[in-house]
Amino acid sequence: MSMLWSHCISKLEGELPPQQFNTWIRPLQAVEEGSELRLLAPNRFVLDWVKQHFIGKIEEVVSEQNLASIPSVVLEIGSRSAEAAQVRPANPPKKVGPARKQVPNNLNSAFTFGNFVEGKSNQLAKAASLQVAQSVGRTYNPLFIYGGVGLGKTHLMHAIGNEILRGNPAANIVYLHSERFVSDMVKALQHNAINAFKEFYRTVDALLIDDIQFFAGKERSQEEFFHTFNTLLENKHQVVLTCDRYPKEIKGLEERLKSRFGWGLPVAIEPPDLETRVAILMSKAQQSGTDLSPEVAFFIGKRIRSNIRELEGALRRVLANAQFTGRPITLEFAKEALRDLIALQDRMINVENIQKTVAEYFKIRQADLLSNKRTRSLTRPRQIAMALSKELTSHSLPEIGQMFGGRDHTTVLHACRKVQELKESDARFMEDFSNLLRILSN
Ligand SMILES: Nc1ncnc2c1ncn2[C@@H]1O[C@H](COP(=O)(O)OP(=O)(O)OP(=O)(O)O)[C@@H](O)[C@H]1O
Repeated sequence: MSMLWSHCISKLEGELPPQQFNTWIRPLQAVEEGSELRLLAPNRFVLDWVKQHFIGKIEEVVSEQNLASIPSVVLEIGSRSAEAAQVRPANPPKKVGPARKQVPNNLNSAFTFGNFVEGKSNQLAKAASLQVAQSVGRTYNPLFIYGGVGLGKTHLMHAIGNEILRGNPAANIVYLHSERFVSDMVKALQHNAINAFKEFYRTVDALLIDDIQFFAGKERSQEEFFHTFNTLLENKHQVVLTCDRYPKEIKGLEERLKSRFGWGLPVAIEPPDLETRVAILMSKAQQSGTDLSPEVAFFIGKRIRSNIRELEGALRRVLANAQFTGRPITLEFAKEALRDLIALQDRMINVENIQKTVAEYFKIRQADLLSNKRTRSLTRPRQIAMALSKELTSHSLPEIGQMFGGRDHTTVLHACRKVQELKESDARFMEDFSNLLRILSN
């Protein structure tokens, strides 16, 4: 790596949130040429994003490097290996072997890009998945999709497989849950068939493994998977992985695997915002032949926030009740159909456990959230706790104020506005807020 760029990289890593750094900065390759620092982005998507969001920051870091003359930063699509290939002899032709047998795939054809509703929370994951499907093994490898339960990771994974097959019906795609990989491997060991097991996985065009957090603590499986994974990557076969957390946060997983998972593109799926939840509800209702009024969709979307699987469950319940009773789906009808589900949710999320969770997250005392102390380390968490109480419970502003040490409703309103503003302007703040939302909603 260029010395200049390696200095810039360590500076940027310290200044940007890890997800942004890993997604946008890490994939860039640098070529230093005379008075230019050329940064090669793997594709147009990354190129445009970096141009829009990070070029100013990159130039700033370059200019801080105390160089005699500051090089200009040029961004373009490319890769160093592609550049080198222009001067080196071409890759040796692939060995011609016996015709490959196509493996029957176990993809769910109902999960496609066409019925995956896009919103801010999953935009990046969807765009990256689509790119992987359209240029198999050549863009992000591995693609690592992570996020909380029921947010669409499996859906996207199958959508990738289905899309690859649409372009190349002969492709060998294998989708499986990580637990299945482990149990197949154990069976192979018991039956002295480990070589066949290895051979099978190492010849597929795309290997899609769901929920890889289940590899944690299973050393032999990790070892086997590590070799399979390397072979696939070396041969430019696609690997797609999903997980409920960021690679580095998986306890009980070997370091070398964690670091390799980060080589390609780790993309997060966040819990969807209200508009996306409503769009998903409308789309799912339409798929089952029902027109849902926006009023009802907003009601369900506001009340069911935990994840999309729960959202689907609530919708199914409303649709089934309507079919059963023959009544039209009005707001009143939806409220009645979901009454116990909503009561259960209200019992689980209340102002007190929001205060407790926020206090634990920021390592402060719960009593301090209710106190009059106004140090910065307390006011921010207090504002977040108030805003979360407004978003996640049905309490009014005055009621929330009361539960935060008898404050006025205007204080709560100010907190909600401040939090909204910081969510839009401060990436670290947004990360804290999303983490808390995820903890509280699961
Ligand atoms: N953006 C979306 N548009 C339409 N449907 C979605 C979307 N996101 C998720 N879903 C639906 O929500 C349900 C749960 O999604 P999925 O099984 O992919 O979640 P997951 O993230 O893999 O969860 P888990 O971690 O529990 O495996 C699926 O029926 C899926 O079709």
